[in-house]
Parts: sequence; structure tokens; C-alpha cells
Amino acid sequence: MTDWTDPDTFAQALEQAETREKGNCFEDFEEGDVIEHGPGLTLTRWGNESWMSQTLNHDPAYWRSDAAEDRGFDEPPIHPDYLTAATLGITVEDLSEKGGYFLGRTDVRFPGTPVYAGTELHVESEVVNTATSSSRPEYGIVSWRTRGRDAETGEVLCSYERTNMIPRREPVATDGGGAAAAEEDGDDGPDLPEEFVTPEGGYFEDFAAALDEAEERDAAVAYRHERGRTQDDVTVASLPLATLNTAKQHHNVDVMSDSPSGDIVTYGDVTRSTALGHARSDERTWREVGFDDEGFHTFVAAGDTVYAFTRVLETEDSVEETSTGSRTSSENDASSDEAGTVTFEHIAFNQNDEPVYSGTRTAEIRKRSN
Ligand SMILES: C/C(=C\C(=O)O)C(=O)SCCNC(=O)CCNC(=O)[C@H](O)C(C)(C)COP(=O)(O)OP(=O)(O)OC[C@H]1O[C@@H](n2cnc3c(N)ncnc32)[C@H](O)[C@@H]1OP(=O)(O)O
Repeated sequence: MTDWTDPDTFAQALEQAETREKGNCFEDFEEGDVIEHGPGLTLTRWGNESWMSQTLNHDPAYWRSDAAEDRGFDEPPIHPDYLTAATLGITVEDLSEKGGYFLGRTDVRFPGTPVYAGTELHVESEVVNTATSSSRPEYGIVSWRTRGRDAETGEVLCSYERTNMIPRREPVATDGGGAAAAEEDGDDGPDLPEEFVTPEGGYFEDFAAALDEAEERDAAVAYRHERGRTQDDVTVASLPLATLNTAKQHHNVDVMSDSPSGDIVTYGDVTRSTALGHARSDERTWREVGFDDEGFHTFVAAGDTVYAFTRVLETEDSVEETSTGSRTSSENDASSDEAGTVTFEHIAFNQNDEPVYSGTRTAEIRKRSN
């Protein structure tokens, strides 16, 4: 009788066996398709606290009842970062487990927040675009609109549009993208303002004053944050798995040793939350509003350190400073008179000063005067 565990026999058996594959290829996605994701998870204090602590996000309103109440929450809520990461994690099995690169995301919004622990998450995605990659014939580029809902009420809690490179079953002929890329390379050197202004503090008024100071000059409000977080087993593998993210990029060293990174890489949402944690440690965040134009520029692997750089783009005060105290009617109105709205660009970078993530963030920042 054949012993199937004899190493030579087993090697032969593996060669003959078909692999029960996971995930979908580019050809499986068609514009308009709606995918209901089977997995779901309950948003717990544990999940939230693991994510937020490991990414250095220490806003007390998400940790302590008194601070939460002071911010207008019933209790410490689920943080929008963890909500976003959990919403995306659940989609990976259907959308990108085949080995796509997470290229970017935009229009990240939280219409149903605050969300409290115990909420069960149900996620669906719609294919909004499929495109050929001119530079990588073995991949296609797919965008999805994803919505994370409260499974009980159907209310949308988190919504965004995300773009990945997805492996094709059959490579296509392309122009290689090289000529266009080479043409764009006309190098006039970096075009940066002469002066960088750093806000004096982390309140809304500090950001507004710094922008005022920069306005009449060749200056930007831009600064780096001191903290860095070196990627380890927890950030690279544990955090994505805790969101049900099954991308092999994060937990299968065997497969990834044969990939461009040569190793498992950090979940994009961990990189992003870490950079945002550094930025938030230098501001008085009131609420998160949304994120746009997020991009992941290069891989982050175990041993890499994630730092952050911030540029302040805009501030908007929804309350007239004159005697009436009346509110203006902009879409950027803060949810409370105690805060004003600030738009930032955050850039995460590694120990070699290479950008790894960038995105714009709109957040309400507490006012000093209240
Ligand atoms: C959850 C998850 C995985 C998952 O989901 O399961 C993860 O967390 S995984 C970790 C986080 N992730 C990364 O670690 C990726 C880091 N990154 C890179 O390593 C490089 O970026 C690259 C190797 C992927 C590409 O490198 P690159 O080839 O030099 O990059 P580019 O030439 O800029 O882009 C190539 C083509 O993508 C088009 N393109 C780019 N961005 C967008 C966008 N936002 N929307 C629409 N199209 C876009 C571009 O237009 C070009 O199109 P063409 O092929 O047609 O020219």
C-alpha cells in the first residue's frame, strides 16, 4: 500500500493535485456587479483597542467614558480608522485575495457614526470600473465602491471607493507604459515653498493662524511628527487578520518570498492609521470627517519604521466670529461650535525618507476658546 506521507510520494502527489484556489482574477469583475461579502464581524472594544493602541492612536474619547461624554458620545465609540480597516478587511477574500496591490482609496466617509461596540458589520461592494494596466500586462486595475453597514439596521456606517491591481488569468498586450512615463520625466527639480511654518499648538486656532502667517509669503504650513513605529509581527500579520483580511501579503512568508517585496508587508490601513496616530498626537482632534486621494506608494515590511509628515491645506470656521454668533452654511460646517474644520495632507514615510502613503484628511479640531 502506498504511503502518501513518504516525502517523494507526497512531492509527486502535490505536483499532480489541482489547487482549490481562493479569490478572484481581473476577468471575474464586471462593472455593475454587486458582491455581498460573506464574512462579517462584530466591532468590539477589544478589536478597536488593539488596532488603536498598536497604531499609537491615544485620543482619550475612544478610551475613557468621561472623555467620550465630553465629546458628545454616549460611550467610547469605535474609531473611524478601525471601522474603515474592518470594512476593507472583510472584502479581501472576494476582491483581492488573489494578490492585488492596494493602490488607493478615496471618498472615505462615515455617514452612520458614532458607531458603538457590539455593532455587527455587513459589507457589500460594487464594481465601478475595470481598466487595463498599460505598465503591467499581467494585471488589470479594478475600482469598487464598498459600503459597511450595520447588519441589523442596514445603515451605512462607512463608505469608500478603492482601487487595486488584480492579477489577470491571461496577460494582455500593452504599450508597456514606458514611453509616456519617460516623457513625463522632464526634471526641473522640486518646486517647494521657501519657508515651512509649524503651528504653535494643536488647536483649530493654531492651524488657522499658521495658514494666515504663511499666506502672504512663499511658505507652507508643513511639519514632521517625531514618533515612528517599527513594523513587527503584530502590525504586519495580527492586525490585518483581526479584521478578517486574508491577503497573503500579510501572513504568508512562503509565497511572499517570491514577490517584489520578498517578504510579508504591512496592511495599508495599518500604515495609514500609524501615520495618522502620529499626526493626531500633535493636534486636538474633535471628530474625523473623511479622507480622499489616498495612495500607497511603496511597500512597508517588518523592520521598516513608519513616520509621518503633515501639510495643512485649509481651515474653515463654521461660526461667525462677529456678535451674531450665527453659523455659516458650508458643507464643511463642524458638527459642534467647539470645533472648526481643517483639511490636512498626511504623508507616511519610512526610515529611508521614502513616502509610503499619502492622503488628504478632513477633521474637526477643537477650538481653544471653548
Ligand atoms: C489590503 C491590501 C491588499 C489587498 O487589497 O488585498 C494591502 O494593504 S497591500 C499593502 C498596501 N499596498 C502596497 O503596499 C502597494 C504599494 N505600492 C507599490 O508598491 C507600487 O505603487 C506598485 C508596485 C503597486 C505600483 O508601482 P508602479 O507601477 O511604479 O506605480 P504606478 O505606475 O504609479 O501605478 C501603476 C498603475 O496603477 C495605476 N494607479 C495607481 N494608483 C491608482 C489609483 N489610486 N487609482 C487608479 N489607478 C491607479 C497607475 O495609473 C498605473 O497605471 P498603468 O499601469 O496603466 O500605467
